[in-house]
Amino acid sequence: MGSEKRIDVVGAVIIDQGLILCAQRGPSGSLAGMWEFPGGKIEPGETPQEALQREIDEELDCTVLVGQQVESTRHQYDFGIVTLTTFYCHLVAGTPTLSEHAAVRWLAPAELSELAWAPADIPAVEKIQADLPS
Ligand SMILES: Nc1nc2c([nH]c(=O)n2[C@H]2C[C@H](O)[C@@H](COP(=O)(O)OP(=O)(O)OP(=O)(O)O)O2)c(=O)[nH]1
Repeated sequence: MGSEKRIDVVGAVIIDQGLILCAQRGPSGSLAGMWEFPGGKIEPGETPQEALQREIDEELDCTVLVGQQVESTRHQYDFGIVTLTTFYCHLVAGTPTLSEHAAVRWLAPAELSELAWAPADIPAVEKIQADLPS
C-alpha cells in the first residue's frame, strides 16, 4: 500500500538569542502552509546530522552546528509514514534566507503553540517547551 511508504526526515531546531526559527511550508504540495522545522529527507549514505547540514545549506543558505537530538517520532500521513528526528542547532555562518519556505518566524518557546505545526512536529514542540521554559 502506498500509505506504508517510509520517509526518514530530519528537522533543525535553530536557536539564536533564545528564539527558535519556525518555517512555513509553501502553498502547494504536502502539508501546504503548515509550520515545520527546516530540513528534509535523509539521502542514502548520509548521517542524520550530515543530511541536516546539507538541507539547511540548501534551504536557508546558512551553516548550522548540529547538537543534541530533541525528539524522534513517527507519524502516519496519507502519503506515508514519516519518522521525524529533530536536533538543536546553532548558526555558525550566514543568515537564514528564505528560498523554499513561504515565511519564517523567530519565536520564544512558549509562543510555538500559536502556529499550525505539521502533525509530526507536535512532540518536538512540546519537548522544546519542556527543555527551555520561558
Ligand atoms: N523538513 C521537514 N519536513 C517535515 C517536518 N514535519 C513533517 O511532517 N515533515 C514532512 C513533510 C514532508 O512530507 C517530509 C519532508 O520532506 P521534504 O522537506 O523533502 O518535503 P517535500 O514536501 O519537499 O518533499 P516532496 O514533496 O519533494 O516529496 O516530512 C518538519 O518539521 N520538517
